[in-house]
Amino acid sequence: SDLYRALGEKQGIDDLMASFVLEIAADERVIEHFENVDIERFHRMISQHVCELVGGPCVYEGANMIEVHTGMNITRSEFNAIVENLITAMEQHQLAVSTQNQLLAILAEFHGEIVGR
Ligand code: HEM
Repeated sequence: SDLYRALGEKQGIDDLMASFVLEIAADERVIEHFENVDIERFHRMISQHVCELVGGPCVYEGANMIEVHTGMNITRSEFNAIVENLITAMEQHQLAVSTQNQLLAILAEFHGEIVGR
């Protein structure tokens, strides 16, 4: 897809998600949720998921979004903090604003599967 190409394909997405993970790890608003997380797996899974969601050739092999986030009691403001972390990462990678907005729109749809569970 055009969005997959605009993100730099598999390598671009892996690199973008690495920056995203670093932003999360430095964010005291959300870090408590990630204290016992296998960050290497999280990076691999989020990259694979994004690659599939944007129309790339990947197949997401991770857990269902509702199941994995249930019991975390993720708030709207924590969700928004994660979105901010992604925007920061996308800015670092100098992605066009239209590309950023397309990815944000796709991820925003997961709000209901993640917040308040
Ligand atoms: C658009 C929003 C989000 C997406 C697309 C997303 C996606 C994912 C994916 C793909 C995984 C990996 C699942 C696996 O390992 O099989 C995951 C795990 C996780 N997510 Fe999210 N997530 C989102 C928002 C959030 C938010 C807002 C938080 C907390 C503030 C959060 C906390 C976690 C944690 C802690 C894990 C690791 C669970 C574990 O390994 O035990 N996520 N998420």
